[in-house]
Amino acid sequence: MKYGDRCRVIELKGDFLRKIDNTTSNMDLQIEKSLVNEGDPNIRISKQAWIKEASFCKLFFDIGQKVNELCKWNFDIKGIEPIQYGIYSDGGKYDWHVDQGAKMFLKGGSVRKISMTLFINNPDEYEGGEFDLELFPPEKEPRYETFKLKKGSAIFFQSDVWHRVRPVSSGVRKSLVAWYSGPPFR
Ligand SMILES: O=C(O)CCC(=O)C(=O)O
Ligand SMILES: [Fe+2]
Repeated sequence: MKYGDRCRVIELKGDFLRKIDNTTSNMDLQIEKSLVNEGDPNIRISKQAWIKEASFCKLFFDIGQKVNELCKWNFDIKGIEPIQYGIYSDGGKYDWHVDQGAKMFLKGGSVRKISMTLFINNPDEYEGGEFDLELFPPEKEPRYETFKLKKGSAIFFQSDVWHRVRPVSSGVRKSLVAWYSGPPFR
């Protein structure tokens, strides 16, 4: 049984946002092509880098825990994966998927419970690239809500909710993604 909303938008401010700007602009990021979904290479067209710095991940961990309480999800969250820095240029996209799945146990048997995507550049820097989250029942058309948020806004959602990034048709869309995990549901 789950309680409350399945997603929550939070605006990040001040020092946190500055730290994000510094980290993403100064770090020597190893941009790599997406390795996930090798079975269907077309599901995702983007480049990724991973931010592993403990203090950086801790900032995201703490805010995720706050959202977990605020939304009354009360998931048992024990860890956070390295933060994914995603870059979607012209034609970049990520089709419908969920971040949690039967084959997606992490080291130690944990599962993803909360996902977060943070918009780290402004919507006027790219066309397309909307983030859709399937929040509504089958009779609703469309079943999803569309988000194209300003820089510094993050959307937190339960990791079993379907979502996608629509194709970018010009410019570059940049995001940070975090996954919060804990012991399997019982
Ligand atoms: O880049 C985004 O906003 C979302 C990416 C995503 O859904 C994922 O990496 O699982
Ligand atoms: Fe995802």
